[in-house]
Amino acid sequence: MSVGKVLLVDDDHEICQMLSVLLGAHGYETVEVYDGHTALNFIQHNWLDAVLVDVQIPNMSGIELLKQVLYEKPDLPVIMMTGYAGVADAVAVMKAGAIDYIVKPFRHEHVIRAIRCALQVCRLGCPLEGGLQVESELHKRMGPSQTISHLAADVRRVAHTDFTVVLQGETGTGKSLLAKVIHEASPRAKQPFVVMDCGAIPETLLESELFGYEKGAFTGANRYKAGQFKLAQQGTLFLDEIGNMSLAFQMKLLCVLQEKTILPLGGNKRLPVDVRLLVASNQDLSRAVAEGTFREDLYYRLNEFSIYLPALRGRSKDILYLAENFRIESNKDTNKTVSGFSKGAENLLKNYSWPGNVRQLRMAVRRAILLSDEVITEEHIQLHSLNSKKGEVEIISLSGQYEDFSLKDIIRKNTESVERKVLTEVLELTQGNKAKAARLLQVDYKTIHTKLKKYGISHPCCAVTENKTISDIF
Ligand SMILES: Nc1ncnc2c1ncn2[C@@H]1O[C@H](COP(=O)(O)OP(=O)(O)OP(=O)(O)O)[C@@H](O)[C@H]1O
Repeated sequence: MSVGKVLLVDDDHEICQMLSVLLGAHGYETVEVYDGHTALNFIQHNWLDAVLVDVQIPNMSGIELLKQVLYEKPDLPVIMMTGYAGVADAVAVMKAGAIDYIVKPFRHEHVIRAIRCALQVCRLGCPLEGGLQVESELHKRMGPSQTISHLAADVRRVAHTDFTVVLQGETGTGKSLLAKVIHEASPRAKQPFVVMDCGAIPETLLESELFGYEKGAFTGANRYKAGQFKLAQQGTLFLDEIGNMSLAFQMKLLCVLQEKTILPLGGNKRLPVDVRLLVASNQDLSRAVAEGTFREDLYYRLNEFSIYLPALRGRSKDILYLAENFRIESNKDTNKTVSGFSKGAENLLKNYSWPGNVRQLRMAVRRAILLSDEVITEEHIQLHSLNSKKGEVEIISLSGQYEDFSLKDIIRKNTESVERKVLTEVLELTQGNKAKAARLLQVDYKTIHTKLKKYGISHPCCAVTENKTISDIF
């Protein structure tokens, strides 16, 4: 993980390269640009920790760029580079709002000191355990928008505590990713981070998975097996899809949380556990409590702090930022050199409702990379079965949200081929997680299972869970 991301702006390519090598050696990530307009565009659409700008750059002066940056991003520290002959510039740049300046030719230690100080000044007020700068890290991973800054403020507030946190938000908004960031920013950062998807594990296996089992606990248990609580000892346990647990199992979890001990299956001695718990759900847990499917006492025990992850729709800056990241990632994965998005494609991405959120955006960009050779245009972005096209089911127009329509409605309105298409798409969205797919379509697990079998639909990830025997899972 880099210690900070710095934009270098100078039309002298050699200086940029030298700075990249120098800063890279001190753990910084750098991006080089050679003129004012490109720099401004980059700053508007990306998260950065600092900018290093020469006073003389093509198509606008360094000071003009500085002023624009201060207007757009007042908290972003800008360090100016001036020549010997232009020491008078130094006074001007400081007056204009630069956080520091360095004079060319510069000594390496001066550059590093200036960057370090700039970052410290701007990060003051948010010191974190574990060395992770939450705000910077979240912007880097989730996008440059104000919404992410608010999210970072919540994470900063709770990360250093041992509070249990409930992460709620639509599917694919990044709840798992956020759980990892909370762990990384906590005093437990160097201890294990263990993830358990309660939606992917059959209820009958939950107990042994979470609490472990003793040798001889059941046929085939020929050795002791530690559960996820034990594996997360002194670290963090992230329980995804907590709303999926039966009421009976919720009671067992409540006991563990109250007593801070676990009882492995077949064991007769409770073992102490020291684990920080994070849980996630894409259902509204308070509604589940009202409906009687989630225990109220467990809800209050878990809900020491809650964070709501915003949906992707409407966050146009984040959409384009993430799409760009996924373009770079997919280019690498496929050995392609697709250079960017056309204006039309950008508009399509910004205006789509993204019911599957970041997960869906990532898949759409990956597909587009496969279909495109130079630039991604609207034609390459396939939102087909989730979008309304002539003759196809208008899933989005039904409500704009996956959760709000049921498979029954779709069946009534459409043919079997549409049903097949919807199932394939939802299974892809949930990365083969059938329990999640069932919830999204508001049908029970058995129905999904039967339908998938009927249409012969499978997903690579399904095969893994499907073919698992008890001993595989253990
Ligand atoms: N900020 C992000 N950057 C890169 N990929 C992301 C980001 N957020 C989400 N993803 C992608 O979307 C997928 C879903 O993310 P994640 O599992 O964190 O979401 P979630 O809210 O927990 O979803 P669910 O409720 O369906 O479990 C991930 O596999 C990842 O590929």
